[in-house]
Amino acid sequence: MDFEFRAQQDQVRRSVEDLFDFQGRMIGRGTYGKVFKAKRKEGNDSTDYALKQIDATGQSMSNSAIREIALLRELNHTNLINLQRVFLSHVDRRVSLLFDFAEHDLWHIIKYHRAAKASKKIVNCAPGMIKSILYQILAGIHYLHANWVLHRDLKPANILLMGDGAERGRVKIGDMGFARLFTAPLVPLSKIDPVVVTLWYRSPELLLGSHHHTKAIDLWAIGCILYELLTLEPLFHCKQDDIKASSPFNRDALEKIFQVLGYPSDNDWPGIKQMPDHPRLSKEGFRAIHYGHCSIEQWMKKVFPNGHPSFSLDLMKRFLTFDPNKRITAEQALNDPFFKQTPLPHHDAFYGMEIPYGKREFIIEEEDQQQQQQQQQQQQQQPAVQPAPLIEEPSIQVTQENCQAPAHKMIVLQEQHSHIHLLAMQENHEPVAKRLKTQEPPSFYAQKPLVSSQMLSLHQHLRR
Ligand SMILES: Nc1ncnc2c1ncn2[C@@H]1O[C@H](COP(=O)(O)OP(=O)(O)OP(=O)(O)O)[C@@H](O)[C@H]1O
Repeated sequence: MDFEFRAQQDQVRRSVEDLFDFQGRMIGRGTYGKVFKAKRKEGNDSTDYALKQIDATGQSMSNSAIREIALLRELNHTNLINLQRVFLSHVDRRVSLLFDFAEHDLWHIIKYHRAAKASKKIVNCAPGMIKSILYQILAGIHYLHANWVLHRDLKPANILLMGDGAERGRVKIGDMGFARLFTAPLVPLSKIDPVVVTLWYRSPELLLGSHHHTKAIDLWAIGCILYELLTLEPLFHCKQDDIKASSPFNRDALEKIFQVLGYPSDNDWPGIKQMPDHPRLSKEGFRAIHYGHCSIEQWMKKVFPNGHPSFSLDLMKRFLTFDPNKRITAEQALNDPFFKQTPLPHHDAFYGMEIPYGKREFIIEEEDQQQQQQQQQQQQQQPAVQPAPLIEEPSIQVTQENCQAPAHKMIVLQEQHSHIHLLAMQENHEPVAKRLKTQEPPSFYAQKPLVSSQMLSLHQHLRR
């Protein structure tokens, strides 16, 4: 197709801007583009859509974007977010993907419950909610895997949940940007794209540089997500600063995994020695003996001394199995007895109960940029301390004694996709602080400068 013909076609076709109202309604930003809440400009359709705009300036569109489009158009399952339409603009080399809109996602839901827990607020949820979410994630992933597709970027922000409406409480797996067909032979993904799976959800074989990426990496991530839903804390919380490093080996992430699961024996994972970065384990000082007392049983006993109704230790162990060949498959997990016990999983994960979570908020772009810069600066300033797992994080009072910030100022808000480090502010001249998750003592944050644009976000957050 020559360029002129393309340009003519573009003029005939109506652009996404002609058809949809979405300017100033940004609700999220990912690696490949921005996501907007969109509405049709004409006709009676009052449905909300999510419009993902991928900036494809440059010589050619990114491979990831092409993969996302090609795959999403083929896939069709009730637990995968539905791609309604694709707009290509050859004029500004922009690709716009129109998806069904999902009001909630697990990142926001976890954030909500973490804040509620910190302020000792009681939130009533259906007893089967986590089980239903897990079941539906597995159903979506089973469909993907049955069609020889890996997701590769499962994390709470990518697990969407439908709000009130026809599909209320339905899980929709989103962000297929990384997904690819995995027919053999595989090009080692670590060679073509260093950012494979967000660090906290990254499986040990990926961290050890495996060249054979299998469906098992998604099942590991699902185990991590399940734990986070149950405890509101990421299981393998570690620093994310070298996420774009060229080597997939990450000492912190592996350390965290061994601290929770123990060090894998040759019997646990016979193939570990074949992992490309296996020699680095001993070079970096990892020794099995250091983790002799660690196991998932011990870990979970500490977390839930009295058990948990939405938790099956056996299933968790099978998601978090070191050896990818022995790890449970999505199909096996769906058939686990856990899902046959009451409460039974339901397609409405809210079981008809009122949805306590707020609606998506629009992001003010300029402010967002400032926040990102601030986050980067703060990340660089953070000392390399491995934080202890904060399972039962108490709400703390920051007073003049333990806080060096002026009393009338909020101390800091650092908010990322996966963290809320500290919220502390002064309301009505009373020192009020909410410690949702911190890596450092309050005094550390108290020394950070105040950024006015963050105030707005904090107020918005606290109002939710
Ligand atoms: N269909 C949708 N409906 C409503 N919100 C959505 C939808 N898809 C994505 N979002 C929101 O937009 C945010 C950005 O999504 P996107 O998929 O672009 O990136 P991400 O998954 O957060 O990050 P990355 O692409 O870097 O992994 C998501 O976190 C989610 O909150």
